[in-house]
Amino acid sequence: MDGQDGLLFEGVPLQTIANQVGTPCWVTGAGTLRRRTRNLRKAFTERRLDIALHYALKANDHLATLSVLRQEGCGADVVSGGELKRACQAGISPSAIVFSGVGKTDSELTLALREGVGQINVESAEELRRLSRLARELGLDAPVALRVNPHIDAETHDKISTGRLGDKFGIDWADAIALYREASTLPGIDIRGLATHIGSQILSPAPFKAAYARIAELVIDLRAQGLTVSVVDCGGGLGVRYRDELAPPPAALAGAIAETLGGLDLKLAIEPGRWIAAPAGVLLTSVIDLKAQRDGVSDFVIVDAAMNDLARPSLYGAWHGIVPLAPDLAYAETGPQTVVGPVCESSDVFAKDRLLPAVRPGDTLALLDTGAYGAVMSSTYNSRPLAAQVMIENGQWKLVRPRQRVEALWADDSVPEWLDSE
Ligand SMILES: Cc1ncc(COP(=O)(O)O)c(C=O)c1O
Ligand SMILES: N[C@@H](CCCC[NH3+])C(=O)O
Repeated sequence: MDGQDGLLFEGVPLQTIANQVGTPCWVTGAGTLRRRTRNLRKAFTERRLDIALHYALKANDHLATLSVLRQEGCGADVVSGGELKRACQAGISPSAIVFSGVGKTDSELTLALREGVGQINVESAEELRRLSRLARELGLDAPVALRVNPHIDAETHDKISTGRLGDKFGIDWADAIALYREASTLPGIDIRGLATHIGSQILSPAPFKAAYARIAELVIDLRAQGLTVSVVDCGGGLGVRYRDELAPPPAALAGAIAETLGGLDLKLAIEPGRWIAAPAGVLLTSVIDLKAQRDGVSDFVIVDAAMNDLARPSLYGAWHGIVPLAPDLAYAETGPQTVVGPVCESSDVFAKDRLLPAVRPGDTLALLDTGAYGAVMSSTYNSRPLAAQVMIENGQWKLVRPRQRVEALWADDSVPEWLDSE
């Protein structure tokens, strides 16, 4: 907060952006993206670990975000042909791209082979054999790591856990050695190593360590059988503090990797998404109305952003800080309030029974830490156009995506001619 400017983000008064661009509006701080990427890298160099950073595009795939991360020396982790093309469009070298994902189609695998991606993380025996056939048809060798499901509970939200028995991701670790041996004999397959990713928003180093210890065991066993293992991709998942969580620092992740895989002479990589991007973004929204309730039920603050913009609270019950931009609001005797969007779903709630200052219609609020899994998960439900996006850096700001025009929502619809007659 700074005098009459209200809330500043990287030196820019957010109210200026809200006034000029309108709301809802996503704001991404390039300086924050840079600082966090550097801090992450430093944690590994301090442990004398040489590690490649493959930023997970799914967290925030805007070309401006990707350009910042490319400048910071990141490669990319992608999970679809669309993400692969986006990463290339942002100038990330294909050789620094890892293609993960539980269901890659023939055309996506072919695209990855033709573009010359650095690594394809294969998630099943069937995919491995399909990839072998496709690579042979193209006369190419596919650089492959096997993504292993280590059956480790990441102790995070059920819906973002990926490394337990019963989760759809990866190759059962008990099958990994046999499949690795098969991969080493398959034409068109250049098997290089292993990958794992046990979930997202992980708040303790223990599950990381348990998963990497299991991968280290596999590396040792594979090598004992005369197989070459040169690469381990440790995935993403490092959690952040949204409310009062004790999120582990990057040093804890670096420690878990150093203690398990550090001495095995491997090329190591990680795929962070949330840790880099979440605190680098806010969603600006304006209060439309206040609606009083009786019998001790919290009054409603109705805002112009909704679950179609930021899905995390409605999907996972996620908590995001909410801060009014105006500097002069008092924490009056209003009591807790419930902040909701206008979408016609009872789950369209950003915060229930939250203690907030006495906001008024027209006031702007910032929803904090929405830089990861925010804009990328937006939809146009209720015919609500996608929100505008702004990037800021060093006190300057720029509109990097205009608010979608409402006509664009139906521009690709067509009406069958038999309905046109009347
Ligand atoms: C394969 C893979 N790598 C990396 C990530 C990024 O995870 P996070 O944003 O939690 O770092 C994900 C998403 O969970 C993923 O599925
Ligand atoms: N969308 C989730 C994260 C999923 C991670 C993808 N593997 C979230 O918002 O927390």
